[in-house]
Formats: sequence, structure tokens, C-alpha cells
Amino acid sequence: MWQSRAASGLFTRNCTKLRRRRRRRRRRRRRRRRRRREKMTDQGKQYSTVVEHDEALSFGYYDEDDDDDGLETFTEDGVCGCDEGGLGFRDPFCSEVKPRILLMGLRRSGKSSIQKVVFHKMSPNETLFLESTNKICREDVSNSSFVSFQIWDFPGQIDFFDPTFDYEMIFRGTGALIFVIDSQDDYVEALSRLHLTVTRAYKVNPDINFEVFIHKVDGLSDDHKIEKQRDIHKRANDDLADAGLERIHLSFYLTSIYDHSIFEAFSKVVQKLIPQLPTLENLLNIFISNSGIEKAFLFDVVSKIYIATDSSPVDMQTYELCCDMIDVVIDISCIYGTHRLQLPLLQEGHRGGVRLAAESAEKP
Ligand SMILES: Nc1nc2c(ncn2[C@@H]2O[C@H](COP(=O)(O)OP(=O)(O)OP(=O)(O)O)[C@@H](O)[C@H]2O)c(=O)[nH]1
Repeated sequence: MWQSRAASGLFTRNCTKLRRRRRRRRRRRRRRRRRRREKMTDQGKQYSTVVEHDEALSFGYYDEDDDDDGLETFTEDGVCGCDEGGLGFRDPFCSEVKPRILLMGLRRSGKSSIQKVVFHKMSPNETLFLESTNKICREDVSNSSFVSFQIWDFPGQIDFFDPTFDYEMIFRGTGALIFVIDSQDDYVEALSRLHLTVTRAYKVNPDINFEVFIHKVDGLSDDHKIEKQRDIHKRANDDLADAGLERIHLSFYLTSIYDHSIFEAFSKVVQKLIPQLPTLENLLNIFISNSGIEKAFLFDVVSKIYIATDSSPVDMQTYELCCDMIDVVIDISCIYGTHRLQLPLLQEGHRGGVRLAAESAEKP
């Protein structure tokens, strides 16, 4: 009896010791993670804000109390890949932090369509079948040394008051915030959402460029477009003035995925994030004046975004013509070009049809 009591006492003591040891280990691990995270934030690197739950949409860091190391949303070094499409953020050859562009707006306003059409060459009609985004989707765009940034596509129903949504962390590393308004819909709610988003973001990071895409204007007449733009511009700025925030500058663009307006608008957004822009413009001005060429654009061929142009005004028709010429050059070089030229285009997955043509051209 005495022996068994002693044995059970010993067993309990051992268990308690074991539990204490485990708890200590867990605490140490948490501390280490916290330190690592602080270090990463200091360096400007951002953690994923996507933590998927079974049912509800949730935003936040990984659960500190979750000890299951293997199931963490973050990789050990704090850099997390894209949830969709498998595009990672970590560039093994480059440790620089890329500017971040956020795509925000109400549900079905056209955010994902914009991203797919501009950066994935999706045909506008295919966007009709896009499903609603239910978590933040991040993508690394690194087409060239100038076009190198991250795009974060947000779900329409994002809730700033959700305590797990760490908007401070998100806005802190943001270069541009694109707010998409569906011009074919009633935009009263969109405007109040725009106001809330902009004021929150400005408080955290006053250096963000605020870009408003008055989207889906393809269904509107020219007069109607101008009228809508004027009305949205006035209401949005009035709201800011009422809040004493006149100093916030909003830029407005009329856009549609069914024409080149979305590429032009995106070009302007991206240009603001390129520190070398004035130098590039100067070089193009010199080029124009010495060559007798009428207009010059510096293009990112893959996305058809123009990185810079000379200082003469941009005529939409010239821009469209250049875009079409790029398509022709790509098509021809994919079919008749050298293997070296074809390869990057194949890797980029550029234009499905061309890819097939190039593959069959390669076969003996
Ligand atoms: N007419 C027209 N329709 C568009 C345009 N852009 C997108 N759409 C359509 O708008 C619908 C919604 O597009 P999505 O890209 O899924 O919208 P979203 O803002 O990502 O929606 P959530 O993921 O729910 O937040 C789709 O049916 C698109 O085809 C446009 O420029 N013009």
C-alpha cells in the first residue's frame, strides 16, 4: 500500500515535471518566434496575413499558442508563398523588399478580373467565371528590374473592425492602394467604404498613393463616364474635407478590362512607384528629340504596362497601337524566333495560343 502510494506520488511528480518542462519549452519557442517576427518586421519584410479557417474568413498572424510547428502558415524564416498559384515571395537572388500594391473594393467590383487580365493574360470574357475571392491573395510580379512589386487582392467583405485583421501591418508596407468602384452599380456604399479605407490607411502610412478605379465603364456612354467621374470625385473629396483630411490626394481613373484603359491606369499606378521615373522620362525626351520619332514608350512587354514615356501627352490610340505591335512581335518571335527568345516567353506562360505554336515549332 505504502509502496503503491509512493509509486503513484513519484509518477505524479514526474508528470508534473514533464508538463512544466514542456510548458517552458513552448514558452521559449514562442519567444523565439516573436523575436524573429519583430526582426522581420524591422527589415520591412511582411508576414502573411492569411490564416485559413474551415468556415469563417479570418485574417491575422499565426496562432502563437499553436504548438504544431509543422502546420504554421509561415515558413521558418518568416516568408510565405502565395496561397493561390504557388507564386512565392522569396527571390533567392534578391533580398530587397518590393513595393506592395493593394487591390480593394466591394464584392464583385472587378478586382480579381483586373489582376488576371493585366498580369495573367486572361481574356476579359473568361473573368465572368471567376469565383469570389475569400482570402487575401498575394502575388509577386517581377517581370523586369522596374516592374517588380507585390499585388495583394483582397476579398470584398474585408472587415477593418475584425481584431484579427492587422491592417496596420498591411498598410505600413504599402506603396499604392487601388480602390475599385463598380460604375455600373450604385456607388454610395463603395464611397463610404473608400472613405473608411483611405482614412485608416492614411493614419498608418501617409505615403501611400491612393488610386481610385472607376471600373466597368465599358457599358457607359462618353458623357455618362465623365459625369460619373465628376460625381464620384466630388463626393469622395467632400467626405475627406468633412473629416478634415483635404490633404489626402485621390487619383481617379476610368477603367475597363474590355479595352486598354486598365493597362493605362495600371501603368500610371506603377510609374509612381518607380524612383527612376524622372531619369527615364528625360532619356526618352532626349531620344525623341534626336531621332525624329513622334512618341516613345518604355514597355514591360509581359504585362503591356508602360514604365515611362516622354513628356508629350499620351494619346490612347498610340498606346493601343504599341500594345498591338507588341503582341505581333511576340507572336512572330515565338514562332520564328530563336530558342533563347522563346524560352522566357514559354516560362512566363505568355499567351496560351502562342505557347502551343512555339512548342510545335520546336519539335523536329
Ligand atoms: N462589364 C465589365 N465587367 C467586368 C469588368 N471587370 C470585371 N467585370 C465582371 O465583374 C464580375 C466580378 O469580377 P471579380 O473580378 O470576380 O470581382 P471581385 O471584386 O474580385 O469580387 P470579390 O472576389 O467577390 O471581391 C465578373 O463577372 C467580371 O466579368 C469590366 O471592366 N467591365
